[in-house]
Amino acid sequence: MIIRELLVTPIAFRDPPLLNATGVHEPLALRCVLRLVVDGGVIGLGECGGDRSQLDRLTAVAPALAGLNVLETTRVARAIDAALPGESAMGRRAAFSAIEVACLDAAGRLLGQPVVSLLGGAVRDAVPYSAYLFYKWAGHPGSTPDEWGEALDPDGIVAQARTLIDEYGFGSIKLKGGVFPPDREIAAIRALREAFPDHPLRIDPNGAWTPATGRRVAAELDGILEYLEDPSWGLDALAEVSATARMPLATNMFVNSFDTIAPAVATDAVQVILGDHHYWGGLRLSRHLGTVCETLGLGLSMHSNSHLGITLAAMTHLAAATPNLTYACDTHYPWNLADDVVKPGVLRFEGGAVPVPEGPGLGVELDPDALERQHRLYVDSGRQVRDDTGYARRFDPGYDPALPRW
Ligand SMILES: O=C([O-])[C@@H](O)[C@@H](O)[C@H](O)[C@@H](O)C(=O)[O-]
Ligand SMILES: [Mg+2]
Repeated sequence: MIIRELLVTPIAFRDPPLLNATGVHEPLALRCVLRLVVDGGVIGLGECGGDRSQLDRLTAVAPALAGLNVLETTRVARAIDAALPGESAMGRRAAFSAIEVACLDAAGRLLGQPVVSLLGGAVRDAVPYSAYLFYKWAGHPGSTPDEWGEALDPDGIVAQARTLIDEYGFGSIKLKGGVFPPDREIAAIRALREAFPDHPLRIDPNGAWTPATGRRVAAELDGILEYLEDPSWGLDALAEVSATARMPLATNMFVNSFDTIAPAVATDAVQVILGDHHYWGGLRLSRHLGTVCETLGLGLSMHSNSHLGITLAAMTHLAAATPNLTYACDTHYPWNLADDVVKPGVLRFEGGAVPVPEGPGLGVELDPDALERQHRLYVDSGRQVRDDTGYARRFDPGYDPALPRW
């Protein structure tokens, strides 16, 4: 159970031109893959964001992990805190979150148990995910159009939903909004409702609307959305929207740590929290978030960012172990799976849900050739940080990401 070494490999993988409130996804997304080498050669896997700051944190803490027990994650957290003096609480949590997943993967492999069992056991055999729709260009400028095609209007969004639902069987739909004036996005949601009468729908403009606009959109989409995610910027603004909205409000932006829950509850700003083990301190604390939400009468869903299979496996084990995670989870995986670094076969969608991997640990195996290929891509790209705004400005120099915009 004793950690010998942490290997951190930055990787890049292809990403389509997905639009959001602050710009456009660049042609390559970045992640870090962690390999935690434990006595006897067992390796625990982890995956997390690949920005330079996270890579630096992981590199800084790696030597402090040697000699610790993978099951004693509180001691691992303390070692990380000590190795990152001056780092923000959020930064320390981000480092711990990634390493904790690798610890639990290694522990599961050593014990012959799936990670879900280390989290208390599965309450579901498969975890439902939603079709995560994005406005998008036909392809990256200067490249041939990608296989997804353009989605800049309601017809394009409905076609994209159809593609994702036909391929993966998703039973609910999320639209990334905050890209176009709200009436255009309301029209897209209405078109989705007509095309998919039984699919729960959500929209997430990432705080792009003023509270007045948020109230108006909420009123117009009353009876159509299962929840409205981060319509406005900050908890006070969300509380203003929430005061008149009839559907639940959800957030991953403004409640993203345990100390931000109380202020949100005090003002009834949101009724659903989207957890994310990368930000909330790993899988065990994210499982605790479920208990806190249950206690406070809050709904619980799951946030995602561009990611590959190690993250999908971790999300699936966590969601399977969380009884009150009753909304379909977000995932970007269909956009990025072609460049995955895990061996194919284990992770699959059946009726929009990912069956919980059965093997020990996370249940996925690293493909060393794929890891090397994606690491090369990272090195050759020279990229170090995600910059959606900078990329948007290459094609529209006046692009202004200031929010709220409408
Ligand atoms: O991938 C994106 O563009 C999303 O906007 C992502 O960055 C968000 O963090 C996320 O999906 C969300 O729900 O806010
Ligand atoms: Mg969101």
